[in-house]
Order: sequence, then C-alpha cells, then structure tokens
Amino acid sequence: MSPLLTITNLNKIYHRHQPDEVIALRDISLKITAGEVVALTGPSGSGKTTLLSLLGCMSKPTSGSIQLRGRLVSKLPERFLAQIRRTSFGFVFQQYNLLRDVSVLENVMLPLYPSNQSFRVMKKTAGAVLERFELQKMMRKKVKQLSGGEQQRVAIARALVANPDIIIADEPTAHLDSNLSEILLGILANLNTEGKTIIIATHDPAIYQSPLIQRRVSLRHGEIVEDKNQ
Ligand SMILES: Nc1ncnc2c1ncn2[C@@H]1O[C@H](COP(=O)(O)OP(=O)(O)OP(=O)(O)O)[C@@H](O)[C@H]1O
Repeated sequence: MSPLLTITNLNKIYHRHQPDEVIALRDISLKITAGEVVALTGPSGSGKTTLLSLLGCMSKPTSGSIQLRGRLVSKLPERFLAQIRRTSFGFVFQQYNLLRDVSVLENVMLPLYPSNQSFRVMKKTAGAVLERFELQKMMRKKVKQLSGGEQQRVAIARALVANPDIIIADEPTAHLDSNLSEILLGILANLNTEGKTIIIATHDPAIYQSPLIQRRVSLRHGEIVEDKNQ
C-alpha cells in the first residue's frame, strides 16, 4: 500500500544561525500508512511536538520533504496548507485550544465555518458529533464551565467534526485521570476501526503500551532511535 505520509531527510532548526539555535529534528525519514496507529515517544525536548506539527502541515521543515498521499506539501504556501489541515487533519492538543468563553456547540462548529455550509447544516453536523461523545446535554454551556475530561471530549469532537482521515494528538491524556484515559483510548480505537490514521505524541505508558498502538517511534535528541511494530 502506498504511504499516506512520507517524510524524507527532515531537519528542523529553530532560530537558525542565532546564538539560541536549536536543532529540534535531525535527518528524520518515516513512512506512515493509512489506518496505522503510531505513538511518538521520547523524553521531553526530544522533538515529538515538532515532528507532529510538521506531519500535520502546521509548520515547515528547515530542509527535507513531506508528502501527503504522494503530493509534496512541505513547500506549499500557507493558504494551501491551511486548506489541507482543514480537510485532512484533526488536531487534539494538550491544552485543548478551545475558546473558553464560547459555547461547546460553537467551539465544535468552528472547523466547519470555512466550508461555507449553511448554519443549520453546520449545527446539525456538530450536534451529531457531540451526541457521539455524550456531550449533547452540555452543548450550550461555555467551555470554562466544564471539567477537564469534558473539555478533552469537546476537543476531540472538534477535531473530528470535519471528518478528517488523520488524527494528530499531542499528549492527549496529560490532564486526564486513568478512567478518562481509558475512555479516550476507546474513542481512538473506534476511530481507527473506521479507518482513521492516528498519530499520538505521548509520555503516557497507558497509551503507548495499549493494544491500540500498532507502532512505536522513539525519539532522542531529535533523531529516531527506534521504530518498531508492536
Ligand atoms: N518554537 C520554538 N522555538 C525555539 N525552540 C523550540 C520551539 N519549539 C520547540 N523548541 C525546542 O525544540 C526542541 C524539541 O522540542 P519539542 O517541543 O518538539 O519536544 P517534545 O519532545 O515535544 O517535548 P515535550 O515532551 O516536553 O513536549 C526542544 O529543545 C525545544 O526547546
């Protein structure tokens, strides 16, 4: 099967040629196939978030290439990248990145706005996703009124509302207790059964040792030190 995402000889340097230059990723090559569930692990500062942001077309490499479904995306201008992010990726961040003073429903509708659908259709789509995560009763509440676990579910609902093929999650269990982590793993497992590709950066053994994870890529100092199926 041809790879969904291919990165080749990727380097990422922050503050290049400045005294505080950081080489965050060194010569990374990786192929991810559609339907895979991959955990990116490694100590703090090893480059996990940087790699996720490159895989998710959120930033550009200093050198090297990124291909999505065979299309070279690493050199595309931002307006094309924004469209690719909207249509192909769902992002779940550690800090949720939700609008705290805005309702749950509006937060989840947000990724649909650029699609130019009518408000009624967007509301229906968002409502269906909220129902799936048992959040329909709180859809009028402001995000700041919810617990951490509820906010995490809203963040996942928002990541999925535009039906992306690829889910990118950065430390998704950082603020969850073990019970909620289990629920999250169940949600991710269901999504994978539907064919979604999932890439998760995590320190959490409950995630990277779970049967959901098919492959573990370990980073140290910006390099891949291990890449194994499990
Ligand atoms: N925007 C930035 N500007 C400068 N340096 C950065 C930036 N983002 C990350 N870095 C540096 O790049 C290196 C890799 O950081 P990254 O956040 O990718 O690691 P990580 O493995 O995700 O860490 P953590 O587990 O703590 O989130 C670190 O040395 C970090 O300080």
